[in-house]
Amino acid sequence: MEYKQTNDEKPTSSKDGLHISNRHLVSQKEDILYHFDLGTSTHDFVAMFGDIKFVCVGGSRWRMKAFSQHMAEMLGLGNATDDIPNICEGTDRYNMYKVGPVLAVSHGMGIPSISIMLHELIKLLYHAKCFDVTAIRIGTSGGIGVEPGSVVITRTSLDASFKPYFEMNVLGKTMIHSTQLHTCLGQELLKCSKEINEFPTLIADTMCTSDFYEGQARLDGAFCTYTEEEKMEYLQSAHAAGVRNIEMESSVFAAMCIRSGMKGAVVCVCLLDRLKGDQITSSHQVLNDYQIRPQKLVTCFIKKQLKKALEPQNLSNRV
Ligand SMILES: O=P(O)(O)O[C@@H]1C[C@H](O)[C@@H](CO)O1
Ligand SMILES: O=c1cc[nH]c(=O)[nH]1
Repeated sequence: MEYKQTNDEKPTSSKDGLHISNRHLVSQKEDILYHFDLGTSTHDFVAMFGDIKFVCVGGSRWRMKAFSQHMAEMLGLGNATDDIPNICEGTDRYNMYKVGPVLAVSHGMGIPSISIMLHELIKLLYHAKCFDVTAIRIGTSGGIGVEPGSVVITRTSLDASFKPYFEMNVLGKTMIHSTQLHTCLGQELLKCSKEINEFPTLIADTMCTSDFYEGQARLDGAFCTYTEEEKMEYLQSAHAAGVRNIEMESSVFAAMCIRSGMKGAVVCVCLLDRLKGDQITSSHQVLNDYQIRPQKLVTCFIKKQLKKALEPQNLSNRV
């Protein structure tokens, strides 16, 4: 098995923080972002996306639309009931909404789905000549030893063996990439939560798995090869390793933020405490209220950042 660290990567092109590392791409005449139904010959990326400073991603299309509507209202750019067009309407793979400098994109479930989306998103931002971009995943998760409804800001994404990196097979070889999220960004988000003061929020490690059932030690999948005692022992050892929630995308998200030079954060609400059960039994209303929490936190953060950028002493700096 051969390992390759991310640090060996030399960006082929850099735009003040956002970079790609692919010498083949820079010599390509046209770039088609197939899963977004967007292309550099058919769309003016600089005009469409050149002002993007924040990218927020989450699994569900519905959540990302609701988030962009909420963002429009909070930034004074519209009402929460306004219909915001889906930029990727030519495909049913992902949905994308733009509100001022904020882009909201859905990514589906699991590492392969978000990974494809992130490749195309990073290229989109690169072609649009965006710089100083912050990317935040707003998601749901299963908590470990935390109250349902708590929000976890990920310090580091750990794999199912509690290792702090993302392993990927490329040309038959294992590549490993760091999965540490941006520390200052995490702290800023925690500050926003204290200001909002409506729900418990903590910074902790998140375990990223490739399955919701057996991969997360559930007893209620179609198949299960372990006992309840073994399940509890595994979850307790995750807790002892610093894990406070489990989801399915943070590892590759963290790795690709680092590789592209974007500041990255993962903010997930816990729908249940996995030490107490496996099934998600809360009502739709309660689950909706939970899902909105990461959105509230991130909206507060973005508002604050935009306000800060307009202060006289910062006006000469780029946002
Ligand atoms: O962004 P979401 O809330 O979809 O992320 C978590 C992880 C999986 O994709 C999914 C499983 O229910 O929820
Ligand atoms: O338990 C859960 C809940 C949401 N998402 C997950 O990946 N796991």
